[in-house]
Amino acid sequence: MSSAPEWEDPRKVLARHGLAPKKAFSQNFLVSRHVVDGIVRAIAPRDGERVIELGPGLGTLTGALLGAGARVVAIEKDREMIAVLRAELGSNERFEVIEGDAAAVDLATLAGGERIALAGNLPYAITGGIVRNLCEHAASLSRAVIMVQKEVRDRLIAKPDTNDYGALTVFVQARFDVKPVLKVPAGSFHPPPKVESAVVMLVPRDVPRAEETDAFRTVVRAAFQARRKTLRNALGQAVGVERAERALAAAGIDPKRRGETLSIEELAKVGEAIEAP
Ligand SMILES: C[S@@+](CC[C@H](N)C(=O)[O-])C[C@H]1O[C@@H](n2cnc3c(N)ncnc32)[C@H](O)[C@@H]1O
Repeated sequence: MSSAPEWEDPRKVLARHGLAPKKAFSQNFLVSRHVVDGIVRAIAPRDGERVIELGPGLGTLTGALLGAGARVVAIEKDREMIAVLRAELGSNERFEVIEGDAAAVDLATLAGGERIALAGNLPYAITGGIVRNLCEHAASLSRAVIMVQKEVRDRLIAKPDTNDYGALTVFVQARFDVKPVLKVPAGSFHPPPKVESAVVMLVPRDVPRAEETDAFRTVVRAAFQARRKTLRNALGQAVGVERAERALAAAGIDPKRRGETLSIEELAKVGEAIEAP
């Protein structure tokens, strides 16, 4: 990995183009070199490796990724940002920007049969859509390093039987190993958001801890929708008490346990038992 390029304060780039951050696109630009370097170190692109960047904005992280040797394909929704990116980075043949919605972009097509690296610092309002997109395309990814709200980081890395452990934890950890990378204080952005942030890295597992079948989804939703209920009651409400009792017995799970105490593998076993004829 070669070293990051010279650093220009993103506020200067904004001023040069006569722009201001737009609330409609939740534009909070990274102004901390320490954080940008931390994201690049986590991605650690090989020379010439393709990295998909979601929401590049003014191109601060993009420039650092390019400086580290990556080829960057960036997906940005705001046309004014796209114009800035083309003006600032367009002469770099390793850089390409595509107008699009990061939550809907088809990562498998972009990956073109390879496993690609991904980086993203996007509006927190669409974190759910982004994470769903990453889960659906886990097989097309080698690793993803994303900025999320601190509370979402806590949910992504949570362990069973804790307040943060929930459906999001289970669906993501079923497909990915999740590693915390950096804590990011609000002052690292311009303008500073009202929340604290964190960078996490998602590395797809060779073998998922659970297959995302309809039955698995039903069990997970039931388990966490009524966290204080016993599994017998929570699952009984979703699929009928008799079927729930039968499935829990077949999976060897005590029906008096609460859903939030189950590991991903145990939730998967219940899902399989529910599907069994
Ligand atoms: C929080 S800013 C971060 C910008 C840049 N990555 C940085 O760290 O400075 C989010 C960026 O995502 C863009 N954006 C917002 N919604 C988007 C979407 N649905 N798809 C792609 N880009 C989006 C915004 O225009 C903005 O450039």
